[in-house]
Amino acid sequence: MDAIEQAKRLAAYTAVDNHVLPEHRVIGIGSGSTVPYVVERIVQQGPAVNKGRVFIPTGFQSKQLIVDAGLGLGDVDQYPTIDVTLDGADEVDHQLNCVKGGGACHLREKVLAEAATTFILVADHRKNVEYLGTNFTQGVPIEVVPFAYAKVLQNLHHILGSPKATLRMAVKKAGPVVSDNGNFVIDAPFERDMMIDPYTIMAQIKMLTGVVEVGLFCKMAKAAYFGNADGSVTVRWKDGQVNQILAEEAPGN
Ligand SMILES: O=C[C@H](O)[C@H](O)[C@H](O)COP(=O)(O)O
Repeated sequence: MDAIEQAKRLAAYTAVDNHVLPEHRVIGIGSGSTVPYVVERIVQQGPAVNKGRVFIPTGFQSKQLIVDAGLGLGDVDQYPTIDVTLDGADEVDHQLNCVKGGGACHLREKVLAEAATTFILVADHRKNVEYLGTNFTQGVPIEVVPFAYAKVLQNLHHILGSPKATLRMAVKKAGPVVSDNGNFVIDAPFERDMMIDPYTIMAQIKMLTGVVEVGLFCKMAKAAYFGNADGSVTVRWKDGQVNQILAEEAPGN
């Protein structure tokens, strides 16, 4: 396993050990390449504790993960209150604002984050940044209804100050990426001075007609776990506290 995969696994295992408690019955499972390690660790909690638990996916990928792991599947319309949701992030700032939607899953992810009593982020050290847009430069993911995309793009270019905003194109399909909800995704990069205050830009984008959801999650998480290259884990908390878990104390090392 390469170093980045190890860092993702470390973050996921540590977060599960600290936040997925035996009494939790309804658990939200996010999307991306870090979340499989979340599911792996939950499965390691054993069949007795997982019996009767319901797992809520944020999209096609996490639904497959839940089903393949033999865990109980539910949906957020049956369970609008979730004990804990764990999810990846494209980038997280020091105030626990984050960019999500690199995999076009941010609409369902935000619903599950809001539904959760506790929302936890898991990522490798590259995502731990002072300001959003530092390493993840492709821009803020914005899910839009297909027929409105050109108008939303125009507004982003000329009104909201993102002249390089583009429609996300598929790689192994002709045409645009289509989300699990049948919508398109725009990636809108903003200058540093705007990303310093992500809530304001999120609110402005959300006001554009045709926008379904914005991949900026502002202060929603209780904690963010970052796996480091040296085997340690950095934990950032909502109240600004930062803990270091040493490599010898971290699970899976
Ligand atoms: O739409 C995708 C999600 O927001 C992912 O959680 C995010 O892109 C992070 O994914 P990864 O863990 O693969 O970096």
